[in-house]
Amino acid sequence: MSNLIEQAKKTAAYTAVDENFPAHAKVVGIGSGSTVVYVAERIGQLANKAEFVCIPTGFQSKNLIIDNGLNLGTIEQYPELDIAFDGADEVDTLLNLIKGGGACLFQEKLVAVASKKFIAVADFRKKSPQYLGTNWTQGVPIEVVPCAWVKVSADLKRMGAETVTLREGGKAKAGPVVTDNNNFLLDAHFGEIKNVSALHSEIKALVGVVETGLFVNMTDKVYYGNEDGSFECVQK
Ligand SMILES: O=C(CO)[C@H](O)[C@H](O)COP(=O)(O)O
Repeated sequence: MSNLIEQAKKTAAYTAVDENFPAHAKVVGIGSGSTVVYVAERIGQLANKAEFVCIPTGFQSKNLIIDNGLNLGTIEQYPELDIAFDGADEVDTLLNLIKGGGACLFQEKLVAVASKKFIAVADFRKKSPQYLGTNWTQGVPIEVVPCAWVKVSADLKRMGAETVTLREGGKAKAGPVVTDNNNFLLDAHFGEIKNVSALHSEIKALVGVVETGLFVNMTDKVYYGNEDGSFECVQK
């Protein structure tokens, strides 16, 4: 990974925290991925960090909270959050997202919908010229109950998916990736997605689907870190 990209992620994350962290926040969501590492780092530098609790979106995020000296809570204890920060795999011009590249989409969505404000942080490569599915071509991540993966794969192909792949662990694990919720992941590529809401609803209606990585109309702001060290904030 080039230094420019790492720097872009850090710029996006630090600026997002600096410009949005509520002065009297009590409950804060911390997402997953490599950009959110810098979000947790910045939040960990806040002088009042003992005064709020952080809710993770999975195993990695839980460790980020602990490692940065933040108070750890659960979504069961705190089902209403003041703000949540998370990464994205692709962002369209309406701020809809593809998420789940890191296999954490279900808990990420749970935390996002439970938050009063949801802020995405990303480097410049995540910005789609228009539609989702343009830059992120490995497919929409879809969490499925394990015994349903073959049936759901066939359903997705019937719906028009160009490719459907069961996500596997590669060299790190022979066999499927198992999510933090003990499910499998399918990556289904539909080409450019013109109606994100309709596609999400259609996939979600399939028996066996737990959640899709399409985050429709949930994002308040996106902070992009640019290659030249600047940042861009896009909001609705
Ligand atoms: O959805 C995610 C994990 O499931 C991540 O937020 C997404 O993959 C972005 O990660 P990164 O910041 O490493 O590009």
